[in-house]
Amino acid sequence: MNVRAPFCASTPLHSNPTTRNYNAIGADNFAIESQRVSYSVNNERGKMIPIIRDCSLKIPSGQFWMLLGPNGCGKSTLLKILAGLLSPTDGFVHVRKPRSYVFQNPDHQVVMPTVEADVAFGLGRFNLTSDETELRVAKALTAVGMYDFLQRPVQTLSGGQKQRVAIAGALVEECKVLLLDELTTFLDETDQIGVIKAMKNTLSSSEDVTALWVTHRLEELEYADGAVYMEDGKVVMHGEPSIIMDSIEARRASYTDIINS
Ligand SMILES: Nc1ncnc2c1ncn2[C@@H]1O[C@H](COP(=O)(O)OP(=O)(O)OP(=O)(O)O)[C@@H](O)[C@H]1O
Repeated sequence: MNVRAPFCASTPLHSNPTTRNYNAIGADNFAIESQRVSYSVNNERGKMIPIIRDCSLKIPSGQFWMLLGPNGCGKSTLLKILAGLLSPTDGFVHVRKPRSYVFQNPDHQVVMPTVEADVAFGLGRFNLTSDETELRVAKALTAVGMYDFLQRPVQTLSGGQKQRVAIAGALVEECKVLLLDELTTFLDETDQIGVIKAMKNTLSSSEDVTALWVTHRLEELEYADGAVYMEDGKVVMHGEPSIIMDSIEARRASYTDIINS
């Protein structure tokens, strides 16, 4: 599947066993919703191994949310289910369309020789005039603060700049939902903050774009409107970033106490 293309898979939306009360928000205003989603794989002996267990979450439209949890807890797998790249074994998923999945490593996504050509790449199938294409590319690059790099060869960009070009590649197709898999893992602090700020700017300047951002970095939570915390394939917390941050820090402190005792 071409992950630069907006996905069109759709599954039905059912009512809501989530961990937080969003009654004030109308059902139409959730851009991302999963209801009791599970995902299992068969191992080489044919035994079923659960990877995602009974995960429910709701993310309001226009917000920037983060998905956190220890290594191997299932973040990327859940993100791929939300992107339509994997089908859940059980449960329901509703994600507003078009949606786009942006890879951790921008070298897997940035494919054309120049920034302009790369961002325009996904527009080929839309039958746009060259003026329309130019306008859309300019708008997407401006949103991520990369318009001045229009003519730059992609291989001369830093990791953070490539990530921003990859985000522009999703925005240019007017995606409503961006699913972003650990974009800052390979970046230094300056590029990390640059990519997060580009994301925040994108959401504030675009109508109705919602982003779910997988990260390991607790300090990135301060930029989020909401957060989901997973452990062992399950969503264990879902809601206010400050509450989730306090809870993760408390868990870390208790692990440290156990190690030191
Ligand atoms: N196709 C598969 N077959 C077997 N095991 C799998 C498969 N896909 C994922 N897993 C396992 O499921 C678990 C969750 O993987 P996933 O990549 O979703 O975790 P993660 O939270 O994103 O991890 P990380 O933070 O290290 O990137 C891991 O133990 C992984 O090895």
